[in-house]
Amino acid sequence: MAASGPLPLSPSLGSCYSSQQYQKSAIFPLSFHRRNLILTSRFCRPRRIVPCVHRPPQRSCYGRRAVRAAYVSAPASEHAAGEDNGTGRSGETISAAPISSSLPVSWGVIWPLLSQQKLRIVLSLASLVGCTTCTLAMPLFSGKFYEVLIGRGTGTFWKLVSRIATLYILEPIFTVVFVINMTIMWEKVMASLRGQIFKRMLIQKVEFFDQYKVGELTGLLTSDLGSLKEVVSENISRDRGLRAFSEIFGTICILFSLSIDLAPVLGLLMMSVSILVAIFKRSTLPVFQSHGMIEASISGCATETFSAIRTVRSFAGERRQMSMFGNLLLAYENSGLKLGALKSANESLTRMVVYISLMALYCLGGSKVKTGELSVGTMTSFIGYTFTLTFAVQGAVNTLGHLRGTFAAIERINSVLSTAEVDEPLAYGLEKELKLEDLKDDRPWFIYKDDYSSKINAQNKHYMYDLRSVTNGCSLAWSGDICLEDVYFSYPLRADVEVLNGLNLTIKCGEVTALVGPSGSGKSTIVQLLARFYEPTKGRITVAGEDVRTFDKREWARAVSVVNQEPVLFSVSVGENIAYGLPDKDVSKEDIVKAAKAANAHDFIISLPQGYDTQVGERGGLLSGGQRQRIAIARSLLKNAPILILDEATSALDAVSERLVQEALDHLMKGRTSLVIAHRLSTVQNAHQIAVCSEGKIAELGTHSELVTKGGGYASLVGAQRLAFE
Ligand SMILES: Nc1ncnc2c1ncn2[C@@H]1O[C@H](COP(=O)(O)OP(=O)(O)OP(=O)(O)O)[C@@H](O)[C@H]1O
Repeated sequence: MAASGPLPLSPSLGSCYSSQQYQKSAIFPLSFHRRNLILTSRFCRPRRIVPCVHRPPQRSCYGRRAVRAAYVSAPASEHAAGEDNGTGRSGETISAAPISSSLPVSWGVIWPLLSQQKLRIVLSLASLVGCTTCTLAMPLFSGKFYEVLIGRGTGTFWKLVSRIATLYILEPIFTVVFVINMTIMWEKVMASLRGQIFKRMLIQKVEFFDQYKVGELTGLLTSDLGSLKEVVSENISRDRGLRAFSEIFGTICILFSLSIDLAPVLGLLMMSVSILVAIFKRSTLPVFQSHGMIEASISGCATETFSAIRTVRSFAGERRQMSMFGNLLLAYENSGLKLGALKSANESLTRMVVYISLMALYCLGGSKVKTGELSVGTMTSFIGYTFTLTFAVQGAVNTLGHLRGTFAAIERINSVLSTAEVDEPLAYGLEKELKLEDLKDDRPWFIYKDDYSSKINAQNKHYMYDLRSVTNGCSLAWSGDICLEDVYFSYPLRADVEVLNGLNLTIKCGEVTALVGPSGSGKSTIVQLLARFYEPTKGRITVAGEDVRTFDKREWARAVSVVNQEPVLFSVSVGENIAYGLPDKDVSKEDIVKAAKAANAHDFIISLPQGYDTQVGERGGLLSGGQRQRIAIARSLLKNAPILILDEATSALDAVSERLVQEALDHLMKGRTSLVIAHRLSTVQNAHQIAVCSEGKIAELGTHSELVTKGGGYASLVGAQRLAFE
């Protein structure tokens, strides 16, 4: 069979739909499902999924060429035992140690990003010194000003005023330079960090997405990383963050240089405030955490309600949703009140300490002024510094409080991602492509490059050359059968339940194989394995005799196209959804129209208000099921993959839509290796072969007439459907 498909691409014309265009306009539906507090504790102790190791290459007992060094993931137990996989196969032990799981947010990750901004760091620090010096010089000049007013000072009045004016001009200038540089530097660091974490999530194994809810993951990217971003954005004003700490340090130094007697009074103030801060920190930590968790639950409840609005409506569930939301609001209110009470107690305590210190200063300092030991100017400066110190200490307390929340957020991100397992055959494929590709300037390059990815590359370098087969996955798939050889499988999150038990099936090249069987027998699981969302626990899947695990997953993804019952469209235009068939290419409008015509979708698309530019809504909700299905088929036509999997692709459609979609599918199946799953047996009776799946195995295999004649499980299924029809 030729490697070319029925839909060759024509050169890009003026009007095209690109992945960049798609990225710009895509508004991904985000849902947030942190429903209760227990969920957040899951963040801290994520469930350990079955660990992954790279299994050695295997020699086939079926007499085919052995894979030299397959890139294989399998459960640790199997690897550790060093045994064959139950099929009599064994192999040389070329394996790579798992990539050490590094923390996604750590100083080791942030520092390389910061070090790209050296000039800005220097500018920020220089301007910080500048504005702090100006701020700290002000009380000193106020003291001198009073001295001059009462006729005891040295300089002239106007000279002093002009110096004070210079300070007032310089301080805001330094502040602007400081704020601008800090902001730009941190924005760049955060953009890179967020991009890296998004990428790291994207390359996790599929079970990672089974384990965590979408809302939990988006929460890490938005609110938790947002908290890290605020470390700078919320702490660059005066009396916050670095400025507060530098003012505290500078003030104490100046006070000691002004009067060694009075400085300890303010030192006492500092000590008292610090102790109070420590007590505050300890006492508010649980309240602070639970407040944050309830806030996340509120968001999760609202997201879940609105994303399932049709289900809520159809069950008249509004009252229940309102009551759930209301209970969360009450809990939020209660924790907010507790938090407020603790904050106000701390605030008053801090003020009381300041007032006590000021009183001590008035008494002690005042008496020293009276006896002539201290000048009025110095006393005035001391009062000014007391306020500077007060505000700076309070700002520092706020910053520390904020940092506490940030550390909790970082801990959440790290605990989720550092224990999760990267899908290495996917990560490797991605890195390889990015390396080959000339990343253009206009691309957000920082999202592609990170330290973790280079680790993946370095790790895999020594044996990745073996990963390549003689030819690429797609061309093999155009010409060879696909075999599931003694495949065993259990889902990682339910490792004790064996869904497939030694399943054998050959899907013939260029032919249609139908998969039927009772619900729960494992049909969709076979699809997931063929698409390599998961890997078999035992056994293997081959294409033209080659273990599919020898292809990186991006390469394999181009060989397989899946159309299922509920195709997911992105909330962009119809044209962009079809163009997603080739997500990394600029697809011409001509090709999109061609694919749409072949998928019986063109007529309805041009009748839409903006034709191919019509927005399809969230998950394609503004289109009918049949229309969504035909767009998905057009997308697959454009993708032009040699292997096609139709998982109940027409089961949700009415008779008219089904006919249109079936015609489109017939077109799509032409010349491809197709696996069709259907409950309605009438849709598969013309398949070249029908496999009956039962209890994780293929129980019967043959053509429709052979199986009916055989009088086994298939024949009774046919009989049952006939009866139901009559
Ligand atoms: N992600 C998952 N994690 C854990 N178990 C799963 C997962 N997906 C499916 N299962 C379980 O695997 C078994 C087989 O499911 P599968 O979806 O393959 O059946 P099926 O034959 O396609 O059923 P149907 O015809 O109803 O779609 C079921 O018991 C199901 O509960």
